[in-house]
Amino acid sequence: MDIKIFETSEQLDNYAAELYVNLIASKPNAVLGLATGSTPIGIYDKLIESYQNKKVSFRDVTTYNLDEYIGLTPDNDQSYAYFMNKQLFSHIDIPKEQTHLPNGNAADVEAECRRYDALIAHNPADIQLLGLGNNGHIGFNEPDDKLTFGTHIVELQEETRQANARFFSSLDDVPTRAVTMGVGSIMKAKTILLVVRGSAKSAIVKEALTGPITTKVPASLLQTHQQVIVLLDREAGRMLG
Ligand SMILES: N[C@@H]1[C@@H](O)[C@H](O)[C@@H](COP(=O)(O)O)O[C@@H]1O
Repeated sequence: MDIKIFETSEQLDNYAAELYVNLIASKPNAVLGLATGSTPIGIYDKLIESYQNKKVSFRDVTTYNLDEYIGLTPDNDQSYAYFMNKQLFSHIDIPKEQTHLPNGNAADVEAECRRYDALIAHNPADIQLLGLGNNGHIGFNEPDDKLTFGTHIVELQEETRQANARFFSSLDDVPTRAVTMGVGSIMKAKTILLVVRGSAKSAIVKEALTGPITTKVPASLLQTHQQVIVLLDREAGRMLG
């Protein structure tokens, strides 16, 4: 694992954006695995800036997002589809049909999971961006006795719903289920870019990166991947040696 700790969040964002700009310069049709949550927003802002400054074009890029809530339509402002359009896609030149998210509003969500898996099996990500849940989840792969390989339906843990309630008008509005890429699909990416900010996550960062590999901390499985880059701000990295 290549762990980098930055003095400021902006330095982290610049570093991450440069990684993407360099990747796309060498491979214009790169496949990007993308994430939601507050963590990637600064990186997306820098990518938009790079696009506006003509340093990068996303014309031939394909993207696959990690997850989506079940039961929200894409035009619901709490859906991850809406989030991605607002925070990134609508500001860059990526054709809409090259952006993918699981459809959490499909009539048959199980079939949707299989459809999404088939898509990502043929298009493994060159780089998969990941945030980290407070409980160590990646995507929506929650801590459990066992983890699932492919795209599947998850019951969100109360802790996760509470953590994400800040984006909704009330806790009751937070969906109880989601569709997420499985840990196996995530691990197929050539490079994984784990980004974590803030002191509230410093203990789980330490556990995930240096503790035992366990399904109780899904992010700990990243220790078995051969190409992981971890970007932390000073607060998130404060408990590391
Ligand atoms: N499904 C998402 C994850 O992909 C994300 O990494 C996590 C952390 O979010 P934040 O970056 O807002 O702390 O939240 C959600 O649960």
